[in-house]
Amino acid sequence: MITMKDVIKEGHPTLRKVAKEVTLPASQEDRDILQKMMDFLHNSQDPEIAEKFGLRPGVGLAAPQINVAKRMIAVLVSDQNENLYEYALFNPKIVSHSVEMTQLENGEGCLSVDRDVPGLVPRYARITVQGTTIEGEQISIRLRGLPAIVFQHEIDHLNGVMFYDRIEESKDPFMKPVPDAFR
Ligand SMILES: O=CN(O)C[C@@H](CC1CCCC1)C(=O)N1NCCC[C@H]1C(=O)Nc1ccccn1
Ligand code: NI
Repeated sequence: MITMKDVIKEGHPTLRKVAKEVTLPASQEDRDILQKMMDFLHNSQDPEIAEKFGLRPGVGLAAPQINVAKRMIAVLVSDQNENLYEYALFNPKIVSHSVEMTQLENGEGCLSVDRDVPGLVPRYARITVQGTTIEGEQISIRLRGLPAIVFQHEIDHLNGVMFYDRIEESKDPFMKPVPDAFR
């Protein structure tokens, strides 16, 4: 069972690696890992289990977060119309995306980041993701809203990208630009 002690934190080198493609058909070991990642999401969203095992609730998890540098993600999230998106994928890839951008209005967090990092994280508003399921089926899914944001956050982890890498440097009008001479 995956618990918080298995989740590596920022500073651990694996979070900055580019994860390797999973050789298909996936090995039993890789299928077990991906299933355990999905089980973690279910457990973390169950108040009793989360409380019992001290789990931080998660709507997504990427294999590098449990120190497995392989291209595997699990997503368990409902959209604004209460549709549940439950996907565990090998080698997920964004094959197309909207020009339009979006963001979570309260910014993002990460189970591998034990601090609040304020700021908006720009994400594509709509994406099409292709990947392979635990059963070995190649699928293509069109996503928008919160599910689209979650998938982008997870696929970033496979490329060693953390959410705060995408927070724009402040465009705060009251922030006087620092003259180059002082940079
Ligand atoms: O890589 C995967 N992770 O780091 C787990 C993250 C993934 C989400 C962060 C933003 C988009 C994907 C995660 O789920 N969280 N991050 C820490 C706080 C708790 C939780 C969260 O944001 N929950 C949530 C968000 C919106 C609506 C409902 N619940
Ligand atoms: Ni994360």
